[in-house]
Formats: sequence, C-alpha cells, structure tokens
Amino acid sequence: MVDPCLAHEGQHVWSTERKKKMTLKVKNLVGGYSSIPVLKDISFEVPGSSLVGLIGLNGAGKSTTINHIIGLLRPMKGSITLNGVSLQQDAAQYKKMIAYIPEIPVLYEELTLKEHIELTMMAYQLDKEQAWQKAERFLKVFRLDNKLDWFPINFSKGMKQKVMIVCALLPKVDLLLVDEPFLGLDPLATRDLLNLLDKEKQAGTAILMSTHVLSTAQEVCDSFVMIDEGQLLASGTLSDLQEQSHKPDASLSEIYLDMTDK
Ligand SMILES: Nc1ncnc2c1ncn2[C@@H]1O[C@H](COP(=O)(O)OP(=O)(O)OP(=O)(O)O)[C@@H](O)[C@H]1O
Repeated sequence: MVDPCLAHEGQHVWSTERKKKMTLKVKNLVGGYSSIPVLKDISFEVPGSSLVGLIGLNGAGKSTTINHIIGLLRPMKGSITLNGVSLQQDAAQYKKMIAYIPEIPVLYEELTLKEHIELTMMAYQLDKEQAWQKAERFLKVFRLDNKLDWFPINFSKGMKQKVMIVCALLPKVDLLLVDEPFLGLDPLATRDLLNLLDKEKQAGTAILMSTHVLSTAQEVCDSFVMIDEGQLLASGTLSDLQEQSHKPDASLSEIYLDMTDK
C-alpha cells in the first residue's frame, strides 16, 4: 500500500488529514518526583504544524513537564495523550510518535557518531538508505560529516548537542520535544537548528520547545505555554497574551515578568 505521505527531498510531507489529527493534549496534569507534586493541574495542547514555546524561569517545571510527556515520570493525576493515545494505553505506539532533544546531551561513551546514528535507525526501525540520506544532510548542516568515527569524548558540549539533534530529527515523528536548545549552541548552530525545526513544523510535526531565552522564543514560536512554580500562568499566541495582560505592545519577556510578579 502506498504511504499517504509524499516523499519530498527525503522529507515526508504529511497529508492534511493526518496533520489535523496530530495533537499533544496535556489535561489537568499533576506530577513530579516521588510524592512531591511539582506540576499543579497543568493543561495545554500542542497541535500539529506548530511550534509552541514552554516558557518559565529556572525551576518553573519545564523539564518536569517534558519528562512526563516522554514517560520518564508518571502523572499523579490527569492525562497526556498524543493523537488520542496515552503511554499507558500503548507504550510502543506512543514512543514511536515522539523524539526528544534533551537539555544535557546523553551519549554512549563507547559508541562513535556513526554508531549513534545506526542505533537511532534501529530503535525507530528506519529504512537505512533513506535514513542515511537524511543523516548526511543534517551532518553537513552541523559540520559533523567528517567526524563519523569520533567518540563522544572528542566532542565539545555543543557538538554533543548537535549529535542529539541529528539523531532526534532522523525519524519522522508526530511530536518533537526540545528542551532548552540555545544554551550550548553557537549562533550559527542556533540558526541552523531553527531552520530545521521550521522545516519539521511545515511538514506537520507538533513541536514543544522549552526555553527561557524569551527574545528568541517570541521570534520563532507560534504560541506559548507560560508556567511558574509548577502552575500554568497563561497560554496562547503573543496577541492572546498581550490581550490577557492588557498590554497590547508588550514583549513576551515583559508579559512573563509581569505575570510572575503578580
Ligand atoms: N529529580 C528531581 N527530584 C526532585 N525534585 C526535582 C528533581 N528535578 C527537579 N526537581 C524540582 O522540580 C522543580 C522544577 O524543576 P524543573 O527541572 O522542571 O525546572 P525547569 O523549569 O526545567 O528549570 P531550568 O530552567 O532551571 O532547567 C524544581 O523545584 C526542582 O527543584
């Protein structure tokens, strides 16, 4: 049977029907570590073809939210579904639909860059030839194409982060989670990552990106989920947030600081 997605320059383009279906729904999530709830009744959605910024100060609960979505933590209350499927209902299906770029790169010391890529291909059961074509494109973008035999010990922090990005972008997923991407990357790599995220978004992927670099978030995100001390402060587009805060010309940063002050 022919896949409904069209292959275009090695990148899948999802059908309109599929794009409409793609949504991450976080409903009344209470969660955190052991019995201490860090997140207090958080609800938001990330639709397909959109880049949503998860905004919060240090300790606000951004990584905890992401850890719940990727299944490292179990909700104490509430639910998380992607395209109507929860991790509890079908863990294999749910995990296949997501990819994650962590804040701190996690690489296997004994595996080369090439082996990390091959491991990703195996984990997501990707077609090797197509996946290598894609990988080569990304490796060129991040100037890693001549480092396939290098081990993580030889990489700088930013290079390790780029390896995580290349691996996360290899499978075609419905939801991409990106935790604080700007801290370890140089301006060139930041620009390249943003271009790649935009392409993923255009192809239908829902992207949730946590950050406290609010100026960049304002520039690139379609909408925002603002949290503070584990609580949802507000969510919506910049104009929704400007309206809610009665400040029609305020920047994202001004709105966030104003809301946390209150
Ligand atoms: N492993 C853990 N065990 C217990 N509490 C934790 C753990 N990790 C984080 N916390 C607590 O959860 C709260 C939210 O932390 P989280 O890492 O989600 O914040 P964040 O918004 O991602 O912050 P940052 O911008 O600094 O990365 C903090 O109060 C933190 O102390």
